[in-house]
Amino acid sequence: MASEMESSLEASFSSSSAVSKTAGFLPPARSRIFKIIVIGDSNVGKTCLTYRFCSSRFPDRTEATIGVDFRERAVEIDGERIKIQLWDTAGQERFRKSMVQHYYRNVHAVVFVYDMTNMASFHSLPAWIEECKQHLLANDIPRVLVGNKCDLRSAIQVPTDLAQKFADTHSMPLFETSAKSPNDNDHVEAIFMTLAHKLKSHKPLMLSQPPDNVIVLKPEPKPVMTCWC
Ligand SMILES: Nc1nc2c(ncn2[C@@H]2O[C@H](COP(=O)(O)OP(=O)(O)OP(=O)(O)O)[C@@H](O)[C@H]2O)c(=O)[nH]1
Repeated sequence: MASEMESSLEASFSSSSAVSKTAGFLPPARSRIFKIIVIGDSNVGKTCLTYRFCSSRFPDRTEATIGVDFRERAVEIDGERIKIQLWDTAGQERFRKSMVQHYYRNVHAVVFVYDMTNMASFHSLPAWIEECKQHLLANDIPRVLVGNKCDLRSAIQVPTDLAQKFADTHSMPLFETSAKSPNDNDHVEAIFMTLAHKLKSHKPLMLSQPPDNVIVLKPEPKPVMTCWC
C-alpha cells in the first residue's frame, strides 16, 4: 500500500473527473497533494491528532499503529483545493522497521509529537530529528513541534519554556494542544492548516488550467502566515 501511495505522490497532483455541460468530458481537475509525516514516541497521540484533523473528532479507541496509517483531507486555501495526506507512523520500533524507508520518501512536511505528561517522550525528540536527517530529509521542509495532551493539566511534566527553547533551537513553531479536549478542536485544525499554508507557498509556481485547456504557469501569491504558539 505504501508504494502505491508513493507513486501517486510522485505525480504531485491528483485528479477528479469533471463532466462538461456542453461537449463531453473536460480534462480532470487537478489538486496538489502534500504528504505530511507525523512522528514521535509510541502513545504520544499521533493517531488521535491525525484522526481529529481528518474526522473532526477524538477516536473512540486506538491501538498501537503497525507500520503506517494514512488519513487524507481536502482543504481549500485561497481558492485552491489541496489534499493533505497524513502519514501516521508507528512509534514502536518493532512496528516501524520494515516500513521506515517508505515514510521518508517524498515528504513535504514533518510533525514531531511529544506527550506533555511524559518527559521521556520529549527527550526522544533529538532521536526523531536524527532519524529524519539519516533519511536525508531536506533541511528546508516545514516542521512543527506539537506537545499533546495538555488537557491532563495536573500531570504535565514538560514545561512550556523548555519546549519553546527546544523549538527555537530547531527553528520550529511550538503548539501545545489536546487531541481529546473539544476546546482544542480549533487548535488541532490550526496546526495542520498552518502547515498547509506553508506548503502552498512552498512551490513558487503553480499550474492552472483555464477553459481553453492551455496550461499556464503563474506566480503564486504569498499567503499570510499565522502562528498560534
Ligand atoms: N487525555 C488525552 N489522551 C490522549 C490524547 N491524545 C491521545 N490520547 C490517548 O493516548 C493514547 C495513545 O494515543 P494514540 O493516538 O494511539 O498514540 P500514538 O502516538 O498514535 O501511538 P502509536 O501508534 O503506538 O505510535 C490513547 O489511549 C489515547 O486515547 C489527548 O490529547 N489527551
